[in-house]
Amino acid sequence: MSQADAIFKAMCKEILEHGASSEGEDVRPRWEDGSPAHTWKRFGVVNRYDLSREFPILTLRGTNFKAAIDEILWIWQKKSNNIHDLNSRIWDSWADKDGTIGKAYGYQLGVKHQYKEGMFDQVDRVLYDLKHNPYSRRILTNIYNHQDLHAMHLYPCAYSMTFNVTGRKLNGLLNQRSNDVLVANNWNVVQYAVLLHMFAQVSGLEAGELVHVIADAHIYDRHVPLVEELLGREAYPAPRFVMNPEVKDFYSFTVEDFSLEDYKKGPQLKGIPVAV
Ligand SMILES: Nc1nc(=O)c2c([nH]1)NC[C@@H]1CN(c3ccc(C(=O)N[C@@H](CCC(=O)O)C(=O)O)cc3)CN21
Ligand SMILES: O=c1ccn([C@H]2C[C@H](O)[C@@H](COP(=O)(O)O)O2)c(=O)[nH]1
Repeated sequence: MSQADAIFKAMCKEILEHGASSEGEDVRPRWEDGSPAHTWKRFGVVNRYDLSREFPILTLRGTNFKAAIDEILWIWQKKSNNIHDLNSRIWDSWADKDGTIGKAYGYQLGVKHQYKEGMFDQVDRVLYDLKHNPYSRRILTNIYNHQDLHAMHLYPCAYSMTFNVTGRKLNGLLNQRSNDVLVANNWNVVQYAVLLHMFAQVSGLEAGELVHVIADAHIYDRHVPLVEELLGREAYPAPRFVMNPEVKDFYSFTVEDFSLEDYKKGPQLKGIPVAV
């Protein structure tokens, strides 16, 4: 069983056995038929993945590795908020007629700020600090910008990433306020694991630990039978993660620079409903 499977199973059991239901409360998200999308949730979940040991992808069912990388590059490298720059349909329900999701995610990472050394956006500031001052304890991004929340179609969920170097290893701490455990938990973990690998390689470091801090880790009511099915499944060893070692500039990575070897996984769950 991969490290990611073990963590995922333990978290789901914890939510289903000891979580709280939102039934009877006023909730925002809706199912396609208009009914409220209630959840079982656990507050304050912390998961640690040792990336130097193995790549944290689920084998109970497949996570779409390429689509997840495409979205993380859309946010962190293209710094785009327009679904026309994205190769999947996962943001379609939140886009306006021009295809934008408002001043969220990529938009925030592209905003330039004044620092002592000049103007940088948050991504370039991280790359600069990892190069010039890797032992700094001030290397982090934060896209939960209250000034612009009114102009975001969905408030950022994974909103802050802290980078911290120990020896030659680059560790990361992802802060997430809300996580749809079935649809996007492993999706987000895979994305930030790949991001950490990319930042490590272009900074002459190795990927260390990814710590995922989730405020509200929830399973939607209509996902409960699907999660129960996953909990009963067999898991496999983690695949091998391969990244093109030639790429030394963060902005040169493409989805084709990444692959997984021997990714053995359970069958895909068909038609998982996504609450909007
Ligand atoms: N309720 C909810 N859950 C989410 O996870 C979520 C939102 N809303 N709103 C915005 C984004 C969109 N996200 C999504 C939405 C769908 C998939 C999804 O269906 N993933 C499929 C593969 C998709 C593909 O192949 O194109 C998967 O199997 O992982 C992933 C992330 C994450 N976010
Ligand atoms: O990267 C993402 C983006 C979104 N989500 C999930 C978490 C929630 O289920 C919804 C957002 O609804 P809120 O009411 O704004 O919390 O989207 C995710 O897990 N990962």
